[in-house]
Amino acid sequence: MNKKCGYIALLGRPNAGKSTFLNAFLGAKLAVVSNKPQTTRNKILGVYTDGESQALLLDTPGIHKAQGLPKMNQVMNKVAWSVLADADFVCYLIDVTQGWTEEDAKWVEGILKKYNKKALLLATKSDKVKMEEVEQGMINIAEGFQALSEKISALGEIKCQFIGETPQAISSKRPEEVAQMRHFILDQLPQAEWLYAEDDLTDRPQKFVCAEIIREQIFRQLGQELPYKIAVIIELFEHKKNVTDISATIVVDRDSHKGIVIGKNGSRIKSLGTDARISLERHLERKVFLELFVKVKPGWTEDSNMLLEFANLQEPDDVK
Ligand SMILES: Nc1nc2c(ncn2[C@@H]2O[C@H](COP(=O)(O)OP(=O)(O)OP(=O)(O)O)[C@@H](O)[C@H]2O)c(=O)[nH]1
Repeated sequence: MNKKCGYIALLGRPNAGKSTFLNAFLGAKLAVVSNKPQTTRNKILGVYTDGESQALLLDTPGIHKAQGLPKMNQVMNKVAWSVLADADFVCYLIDVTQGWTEEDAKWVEGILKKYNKKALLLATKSDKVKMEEVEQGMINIAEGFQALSEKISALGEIKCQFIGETPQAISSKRPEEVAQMRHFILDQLPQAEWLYAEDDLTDRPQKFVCAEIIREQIFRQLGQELPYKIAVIIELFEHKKNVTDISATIVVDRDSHKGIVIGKNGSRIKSLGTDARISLERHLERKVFLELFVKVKPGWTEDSNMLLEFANLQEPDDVK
């Protein structure tokens, strides 16, 4: 048996570039990307099959300090850690323009101490700034990581093995760099039978991906705070001969938010609808007829049942 297959957890602080890396790795748009942190709310599996290898990439919500934030944020953190426990290989991503932070030290310490697996430290967005700044960021990350590893090693507590250069620079906007990294990661996978069919892209149903595409537009078009209190539910998804009919409800937390989403004379929801439709048509490769509605569900980000119903978010039973 020469087949290889393994789960790869993509972890890092919010906005580190995890979803962009996932999409670039797959060569397909699966995960939502925006310039606001905590866009990804749930774990998403992306399947990449090439030759004898199948990589199962798990994008996770950015791990963040959730104290004082809604219950949803605590659940998002738990989901990220639960993915790690099940992975064969870990990629920890750090935005090279931000460098090593205290939060990275905290999360990487958790990985080093708890998980007996191989890992890679990736310094992302290396195309975004001048070469000298990238080099500075790389040195800063390398030093932060080195100091942390030495501390934990002295205590005899290191379980996880970071391999290759630490960190490795990557730009998800440069296909040749992504291809190189993909090759490197595929090489690390254990020998195992494939778990998905050769042409599978994800374990998530089409409806989930479409809801995420609509949510992405909300993140892009609405102010700083509002998108975090919004969910999208697909009520109708029907492929007809020449068009796909989609009807979706945007769930908001309070009446005033409903007004903002609708906008003056319906201008905001119209613009959301137009951009979401274009994005959906690109994804589905066919014409889409999209209808959007808005519904108020006070306190939904604090309520376990509504988190499951509206955001598909379920607290993992036991996070090690
Ligand atoms: N120039 C450049 N921008 C990038 C790169 N990777 C990500 N970005 C941008 O960084 C922002 C955040 O990227 P995401 O992929 O959404 O980050 P994330 O880690 O998934 O974020 P969360 O959902 O908060 O966990 C977006 O505006 C991306 O376009 C990169 O390699 N180069």
